[in-house]
Amino acid sequence: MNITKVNSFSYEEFIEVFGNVIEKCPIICAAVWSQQPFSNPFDLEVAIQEFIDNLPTSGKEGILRCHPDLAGGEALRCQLTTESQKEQSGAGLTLLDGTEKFRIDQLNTQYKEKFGFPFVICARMSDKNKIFQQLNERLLNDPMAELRTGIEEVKKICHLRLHDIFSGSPVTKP
Ligand SMILES: NC(=O)N[C@H]1NC(=O)NC1=O
Repeated sequence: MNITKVNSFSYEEFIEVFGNVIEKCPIICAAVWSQQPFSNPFDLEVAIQEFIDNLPTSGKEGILRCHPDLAGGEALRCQLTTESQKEQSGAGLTLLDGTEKFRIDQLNTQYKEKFGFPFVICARMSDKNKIFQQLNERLLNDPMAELRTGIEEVKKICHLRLHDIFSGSPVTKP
């Protein structure tokens, strides 16, 4: 993919290609499409980030709520999006033993009970052990700090998904 082609996209094409750079939130790229033309991939990433930053707290919580639990029910039922499946399996979350699965379910449940949204981390920048450690640590955060951390992780996931789409043309500040 290259930016010239992206700038020629109809909104339908744009959503088709970028609709899941923020997990299950095609509304975000549907909104930023109108900011075409983008100078480069980084410009598109910044538009997405700014849209998210300008959302009220409820909107940011909504984005987090669109994310599947790590190693949760959707993974078990093979209902993850293609991107999420690749990310979770890359971090070793599809190969948990019985004890680890029990523990991650417990932590995910505690986390959701405390914050009202799921624990989100960029699995591709992590691994199984780090994810368990982060889940334990972040459970102690206060809700606003945790909302900020979760959203920063969403941006990291988005960055890597954009990088995949623009393979060969890295998403970096020009
Ligand atoms: N809950 C959560 O972090 N989900 C995700 N993380 C990631 O890298 N891909 C996801 O779907």
